[in-house]
Amino acid sequence: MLDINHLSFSRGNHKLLDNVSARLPTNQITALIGPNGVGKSTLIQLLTAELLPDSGSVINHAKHVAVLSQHNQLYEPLTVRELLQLSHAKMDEEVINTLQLTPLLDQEMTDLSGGQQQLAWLGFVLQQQPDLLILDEPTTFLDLHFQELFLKTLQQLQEKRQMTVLMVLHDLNQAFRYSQHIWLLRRTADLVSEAAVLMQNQIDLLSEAFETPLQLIKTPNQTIIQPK
Ligand SMILES: Nc1ncnc2c1ncn2[C@@H]1O[C@H](COP(=O)(O)OP(=O)(O)OP(=O)(O)O)[C@@H](O)[C@H]1O
Repeated sequence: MLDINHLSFSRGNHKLLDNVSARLPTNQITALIGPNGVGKSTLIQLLTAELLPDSGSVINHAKHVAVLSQHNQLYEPLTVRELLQLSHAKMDEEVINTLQLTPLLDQEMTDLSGGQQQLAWLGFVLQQQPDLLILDEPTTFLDLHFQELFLKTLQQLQEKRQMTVLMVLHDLNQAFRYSQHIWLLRRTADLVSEAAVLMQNQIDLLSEAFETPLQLIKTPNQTIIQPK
């Protein structure tokens, strides 16, 4: 679906990516994680051809790529229905029902809470029926309720529709819970690609990458990552 081959990119004399190669797992959710300023958004811009690499290439076999960022701007007042119809005239009932948008369809976007607006924007990109969906910190401004709702509904629709999803997340527990695969971008300008299975060797890797001692806490139902 998407291959990165020997990609290098610098901003000024700051090397963000140094000869990075990786294959994005098809029909799975991959979480892109890494410390602030390491180059996650830059990598997304390289994947979507908003930026050109210094060397190397991105081979994108997707038929339809949709991108959602943390801040999405409207250039004219629109209701939720109008926003959804902008992306595709035929309303996708499954998307609308899963995202619980039905009661909001005739409301102005500007009258909605931040969490409701972000769900409407998720509807906007899903209406385009992408086979590759890229999300850059989509839950950053949402409270816990909307973060969980957003990620759960995204996961449900990804499973049903077999989309390939790459999303930048800052919350490591959410990254491991809602993805099958992890891409860790490090300050050494390389990318570590791993299955999202929490194990001690991953915690050591993450502690080093985030320059924060982390530990695994096992509860009867789940394993979580916490600072030591
Ligand atoms: N348009 C730009 N022009 C010059 N430098 C930039 C630009 N955008 C980002 N940078 C720099 O590139 C580096 C990587 O930024 P980027 O936004 O890709 O990191 P990030 O991992 O997404 O960060 P965060 O987690 O804080 O969102 C940073 O040092 C940033 O200051």
